[in-house]
Formats: sequence, structure tokens, C-alpha cells
Amino acid sequence: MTAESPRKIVQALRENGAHPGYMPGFANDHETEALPGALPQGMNSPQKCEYGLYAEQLSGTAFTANPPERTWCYRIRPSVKHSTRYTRIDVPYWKSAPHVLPDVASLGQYRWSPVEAGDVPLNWITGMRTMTTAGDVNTQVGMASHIYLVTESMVDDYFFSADSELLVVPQQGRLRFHTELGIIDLEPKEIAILPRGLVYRVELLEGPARGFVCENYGQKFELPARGPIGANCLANPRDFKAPVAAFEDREVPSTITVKWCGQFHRTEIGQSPLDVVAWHGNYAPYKYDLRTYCPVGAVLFDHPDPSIFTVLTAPSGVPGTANIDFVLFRERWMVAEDTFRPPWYHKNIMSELMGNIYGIYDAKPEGFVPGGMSLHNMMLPHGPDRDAFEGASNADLKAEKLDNTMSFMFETRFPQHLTAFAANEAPLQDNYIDCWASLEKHFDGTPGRK
Ligand SMILES: O=C(O)Cc1cc(O)ccc1O
Ligand SMILES: [Fe+2]
Repeated sequence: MTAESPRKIVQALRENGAHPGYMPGFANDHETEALPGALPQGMNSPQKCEYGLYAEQLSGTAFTANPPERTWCYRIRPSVKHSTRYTRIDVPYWKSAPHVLPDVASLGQYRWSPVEAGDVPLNWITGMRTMTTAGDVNTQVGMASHIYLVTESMVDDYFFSADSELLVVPQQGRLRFHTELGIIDLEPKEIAILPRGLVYRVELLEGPARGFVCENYGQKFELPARGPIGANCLANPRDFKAPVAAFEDREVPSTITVKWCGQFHRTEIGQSPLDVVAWHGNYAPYKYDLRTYCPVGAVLFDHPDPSIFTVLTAPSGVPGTANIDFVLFRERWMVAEDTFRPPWYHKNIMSELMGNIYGIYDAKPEGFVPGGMSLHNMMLPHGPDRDAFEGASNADLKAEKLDNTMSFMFETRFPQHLTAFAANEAPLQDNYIDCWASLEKHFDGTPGRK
């Protein structure tokens, strides 16, 4: 086993005190209290709550959804207690769909080098850089992809998105999400899901921090149907961790910024809104260690569709056709015989936004670097670059470990539109298309495998 193996990680966690701050399970019905007895038992709305707390429900699905997702919070003050009306503010780099610019061509194969943070301090809100948008935030379909750059903490400033759930994929640095429902620490090789409507602030633990965000306007991410794979492997439910309750009783002038229908609004509040002393329910943030993802793949020949590597999927309402699939390309053994092992050449009705967390991606040995992104939009051809093609076509097909590699894909059924930032400001690799230019013609009309 390597240093990165799940067994070693679990052992290390035990030695360090076994993460007292998290509860295992995907979309479990959790209960947690930071003060003894704060959580009512057997009912949700007692006439008076323990400690003088207020009961408040956060509904993440329609009341009548099946299953409904909601969480009961027992808090120092109800969230409605804020001191000013909402004031519209500008967050110029965080865009929402529909955002189709007449002078930006989204049709094309695109690749970007890593976006770097400059000298201006950036927090979770000001450092969000939208790369693509798809669908429509108002009708709750589609998504946006972002790069985040964080060089400073939010202190008495809080945020929530009414538009979306955020899937956070760190690539560099460490962040702490102080949320209404508890604290999540996040670093590369982990992901977090921040549900729609949840209030939080983001502290920089180790900077600069950079990563990718998939902003899901639609139905929540869920575990994919397992079909013939059966009950185990891929992302196992127990490896998702929700935080235990943690609250702040802090009376200081604070702000809450709300993303709502693509606009940003701010209100002032006289205290920390992270004042939930106890909660129970199945609508919560969670984190997941990507090293616990157990890949299943070709054990004899051929290359399966990348859906085999789906970590989470957000349904679109059309069965089998996701609003978003979150797909992980991680370390694994390649053993397929008489097979071209890297991804094949293809055109896809879904649009593919990829990011590199670390290492080398097998279809693109050069240019697709950690922190970088690529976009292969709806029905646009792509596949291995020339070196990957020639290398894999002539390789000695012994069992080989693809080691030290982690890339991912946000794959959506909707075409993705570039923002002006992606087209003009981010480090676009203008020569990306050339990576296929030197693919040779091998055909000469005579039979034989060449
Ligand atoms: O384009 C890509 O590199 C992503 C991808 C990987 C794969 O193994 C099969 C299809 C696919 O789109
Ligand atoms: Fe692809």
C-alpha cells in the first residue's frame, strides 16, 4: 500500500484523535448538539426551547419532495433578525447563467494555465472567478464553473447562496468553512459540498488558496445509481463527513452577503449568524476525501465511458442525463490488453470542463497542469494529444500504475459559455488546438495494424 492509501489515512486520523468534528454518512439524518440537552427529543417545535433557543427549519427541497431534505436548527436568534434591508452590491467576477456574450466565442477547445492571485487581497466572494456558465439560474437548471483565489479570511462577513449548492475542489492552500451547522476544514485531495441557503464564512488557514468550484443551480448532488457495480466501491457513503454543531455567541457588527438570482445583496447584522447550538436533519454540508474513492475500471480490454468514475451526480430530471456529473480521474492500475488505454477520441453531447488537481493526466502529458483547466464544449471533438496517442499506441502493455495523478471533470448536459474573464483575462493557452496538429496520417491503403 502507498502512503496515500485509505488504510493509512484512517490510521493517521486515529492517531491524531479521530476527527471529533465530523459525523459519517451521505445525506444521513444526523443529530448533534454543542451544549447538552439543547436538542429537543421526540419533537421539533417545543413551546419553549432549552437555553432559550429559537427553533428554525432550513428546507433544502420542497416540503413534499421524496425524500425531503431539511434540517432543524436551534439557534440563539432566528435568521430573520437582521438590522438593515438588503442593498445590492457588485461582485464583478462572479457571473451567473444566462451569461452569453455576443463577442465571446464559446465554441472551441479551450485550455487555461493556472490563474494566479495578484497583489490585491481576495476573499471567498471577491476571489471567485467565473470561467463558464450553463443553463439558467432563474429556472434552477445548469451550473457555473469558477476558480477561487483566497488570500484573506472573511472576519465578520458571512455569505450564502440562495442560487446554488457549491461543490468545492481545492487545489492549493487550506481553508476553514465556519458554517451555521459546524466547521469544515478543507485541503487539496478533499472536496466539500455547501448546500443552498447555508450561511458561512471562509477562513484562510494556509495561503494562497486556489481551487475550483462547481456551482449547481439545479437538483442537489447525489451518489450515482450503482447498477451492476453493486453496493461497494466508487464513493462509499460512510466517507462523507458532516460537521458536528459548533456555534458563536459573538455580538459584533457583521454583514451577510446573499447571492440571489445572480445578483448580490448585503445586509447588516449585529451578531454572528453562526449561532446554531444544536441541529438535526439530513440537509447539511459535508466533506469527502477523494483518496477514499475506489475506482472500478477495465480489467481485461477496452476503455469504459468516464461515467464509471462518477463521484457525485446532480440529476436534471431526464433519467440518465445529468445536470452535472462530478467525475474523478485518480491513481489506478492500467491492465487492459491489446487496448489503446487513454481516453479515446470523441464528441460528446454533454460539455466537459476539466481541472487538474495534481500530476499528469494521461490524455495530455503536456500543458494540462495542476491548477489548470480545459473546456471541451458540447459536440466538439477532442482526445489525446499527439504524444499521448503515439505513446499509448506503441506502449508495451504491461500492468502499469498511473500514479500521482488527480484530475476531475464537471460534465453538464448544457453547453457552457465563457465569461469575459475566461476569454480575455485568464491565461488562455492560445496554442491548445496545436496539440492535435501533428497527428499523423497512418493510413496508406494497405492492410495491417500500424
Ligand atoms: O475528454 C476527457 O479527457 C475526459 C474523458 C476521459 C475518458 O476516459 C473518456 C472520455 C472522456 O471524455
Ligand atoms: Fe472528453
